[in-house]
Amino acid sequence: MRILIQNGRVLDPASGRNGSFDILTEDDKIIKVEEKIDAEKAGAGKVIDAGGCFVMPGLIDLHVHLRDPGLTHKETVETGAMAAARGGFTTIVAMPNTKPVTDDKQKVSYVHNKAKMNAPIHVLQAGAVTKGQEGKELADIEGMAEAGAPAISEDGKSVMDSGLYREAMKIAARAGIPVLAHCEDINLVKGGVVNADEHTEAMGYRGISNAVEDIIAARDIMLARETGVHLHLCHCSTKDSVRMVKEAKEEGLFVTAEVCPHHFTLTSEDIVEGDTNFKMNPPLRTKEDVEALRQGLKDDIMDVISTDHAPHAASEKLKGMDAAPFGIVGLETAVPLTVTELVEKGILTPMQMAEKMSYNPAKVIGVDRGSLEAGKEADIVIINPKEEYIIDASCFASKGRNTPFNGWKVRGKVKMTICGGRIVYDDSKK
Ligand SMILES: NC(=O)N[C@@H](CC(=O)O)C(=O)O
Ligand SMILES: [Zn+2]
Ligand SMILES: [Zn+2]
Repeated sequence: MRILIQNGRVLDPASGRNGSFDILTEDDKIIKVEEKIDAEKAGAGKVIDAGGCFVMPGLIDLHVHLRDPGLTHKETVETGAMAAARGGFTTIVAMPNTKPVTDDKQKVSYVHNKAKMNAPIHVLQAGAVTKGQEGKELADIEGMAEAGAPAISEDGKSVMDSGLYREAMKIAARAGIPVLAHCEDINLVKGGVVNADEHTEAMGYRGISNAVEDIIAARDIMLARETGVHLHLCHCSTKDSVRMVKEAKEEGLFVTAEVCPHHFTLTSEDIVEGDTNFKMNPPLRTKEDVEALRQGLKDDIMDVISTDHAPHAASEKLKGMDAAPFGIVGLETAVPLTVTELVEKGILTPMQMAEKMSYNPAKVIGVDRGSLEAGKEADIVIINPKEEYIIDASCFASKGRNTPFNGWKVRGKVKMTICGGRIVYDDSKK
């Protein structure tokens, strides 16, 4: 089966193509990219008109919580993957804070096998750093890497024992996989639920200061220097995280970093009192931090936009600001928030969007994706950057509806997601 995508604006960081091109796929591969491809001569079984749309390599999300196994009332491999396809993603990396924790090769394979059977897109399972994420004993990092884990991560917490973490980094470096670092000094959190500032204090909430993140980010960069591991900082939220990543890169360290849409869109001033859809970890910070994150993305200090898709059941989120779990869903709002907040405002070029949502994340985990060149896997997303619509959480494919963006008027609609040459999401067929 051949699919021809015509008239779109191709944005392909790998080749530098940025303009009107047609793309022809056959089975699971891209076979031709040219200025004009004739549908009949090409033998196309399906012709897609992408006029007015961005055509990018399928998006890659390095930070997703699928909750499978053990927390499948929140999400499953299948529902999370469907949400990803609907959001324009063709590859996602699942975090290991499942129940039980994904900390050995059998558990990594469980998710990979389930995804191969039932998921419309590629799902890669990251392995935990320590057994049970207890921070005491290292997990079988080598074994998990052999089973195809693209990275290790203790996401949800930091490994507070620096000696143990350094050992993990050495093993990851040998195995050739990155460490995805959640930076949080738990001893400084002290029951905090939102950013520590005067706004949140006025609402009577306990705060999480920037130092909670910055101290561990600094430590992890020092350990990356010592071990040579590829350190990738997750969900950066502070201005000093951006500064430290900049300095690490200037020094030539193997450090990359990601920013989530909620962190470049909202500040703690946007928090609606009592609405736990504004509670996530790290928390929404100040205007100064948001400005630094945006500038860091613009200047290519920050490499990746990831979602930290963290679905929770409505009943759990109703427990009030103190007791509700941290986290919001993100797979189905990442594209419109990136288009509306960054591309439309001239902070990122469309090409930078393709870099940060596909090309760069592919490089972080070392997969041969994120490219629209002939011969590559036919993972493609078509986005209409001008289409305006209202975010409606009740339409999400995810089981999670916990988003502060419900009802927002946005621009940038995912029109079609193609994975391995198959149409896995078509906005015209709802
Ligand atoms: N981000 C969150 O607020 N929550 C995540 C954990 C994490 O990413 O640290 C979760 O698993 O729910
Ligand atoms: Zn985290
Ligand atoms: Zn996370």
